[in-house]
Amino acid sequence: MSYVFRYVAYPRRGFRQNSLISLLVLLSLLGYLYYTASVRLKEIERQQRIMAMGATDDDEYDHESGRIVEWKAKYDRDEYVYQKFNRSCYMPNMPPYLLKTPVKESVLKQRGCERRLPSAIIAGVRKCGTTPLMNFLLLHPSIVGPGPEPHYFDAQYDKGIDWYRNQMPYSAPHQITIEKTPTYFIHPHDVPPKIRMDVSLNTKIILILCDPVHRLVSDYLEWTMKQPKFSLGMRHKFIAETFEKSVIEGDRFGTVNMFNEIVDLGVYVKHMIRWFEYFPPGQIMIIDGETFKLNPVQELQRLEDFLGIRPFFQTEHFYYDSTKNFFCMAFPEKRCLGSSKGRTHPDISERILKTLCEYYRPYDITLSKMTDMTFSWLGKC
Ligand SMILES: Nc1ncnc2c1ncn2[C@@H]1O[C@H](COP(=O)(O)OS(=O)(=O)O)[C@@H](OP(=O)(O)O)[C@H]1O
Repeated sequence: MSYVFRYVAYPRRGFRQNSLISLLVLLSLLGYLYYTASVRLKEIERQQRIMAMGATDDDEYDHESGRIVEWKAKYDRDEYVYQKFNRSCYMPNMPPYLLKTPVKESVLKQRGCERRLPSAIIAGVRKCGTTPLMNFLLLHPSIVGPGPEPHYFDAQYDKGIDWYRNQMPYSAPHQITIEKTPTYFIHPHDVPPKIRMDVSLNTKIILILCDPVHRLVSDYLEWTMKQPKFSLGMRHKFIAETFEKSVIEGDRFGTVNMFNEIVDLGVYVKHMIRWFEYFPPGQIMIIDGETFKLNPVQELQRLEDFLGIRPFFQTEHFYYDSTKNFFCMAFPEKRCLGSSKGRTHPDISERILKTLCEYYRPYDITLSKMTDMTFSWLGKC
């Protein structure tokens, strides 16, 4: 130190003294550089070792035993809140722990929080369980998503990509963003190319399909509630005062009204062909909505694998609610979806159900062959 002081105070001292100090400064600089580089290198090696073991996050690896350990956040609520919030971009609100208030600006920066475009999109299908699927996925500490459906690619496209990005919540670098807009599914001509062009060629597409007859009844019910005065066609929709009048052509007994958009939506294969033109099979995950209803955890675990995120979901996170007749969340707090999900369906005559089932069956058989999937509703008629 005194050398440095003298060097600064009496810069014109002898040549030998100056060179000695310069050498010392240079050596300490080199030492510092060597130290930081070796620390960084060791960190990279450690991360690579952890990743090579199949772990997706640092604390999944126990350095003493050299093994992958169970994620404490799976069963410990405090650890869960720590992972979901303290390591991310939002304040831990009171239950149900929604992403409401971002942390302050300086912390956002420090944690690398940004509004990022989605890496996966739930693109359909309406009334097949897209809301429970999204809500259940959002439990995962590594997933964030917007509250309302953005409808960017089918309705808000003029607003531009920055508007779309601003609909997304903040995410930390270890998190992924998922959005859901079920109506994307029936715009297979323009939505898939727009996603590829504007978001990424690697965007993952999640589709939940269900029994098309059951879906149709659910859709009809939803529209009757939205349009109490039954009117002819909202776009190409036809919602008459009864389900039968809406889906079966009046003068030709037994003929399904295939031009009604709510009927056409259930011809999944027609729309799927287009999606497969733009996304390779490995980038599209299809979930059987009926299986999801009965065993959500199994499907959520398949999704973790597909999305490449750390395994989190387990049976204990859900319980079957016998009043609602559906699975609800049990972790970190008990929570079911609102009353608009899981409504009681009207009684429909067996004859109409059979007509519809037979109408959809050949399409579903083709879809089954195309996707190599056996859909749970296929053997129904
Ligand atoms: N766990 C759980 N809780 C509640 N509801 C569940 C669940 N799992 C699947 N479902 C089925 O999801 C149907 C609603 O589908 P969507 O969320 O895709 O509807 S929407 O398109 O967003 O309006 C909803 O349709 P309805 O029964 O007609 O209300 C349910 O059949």
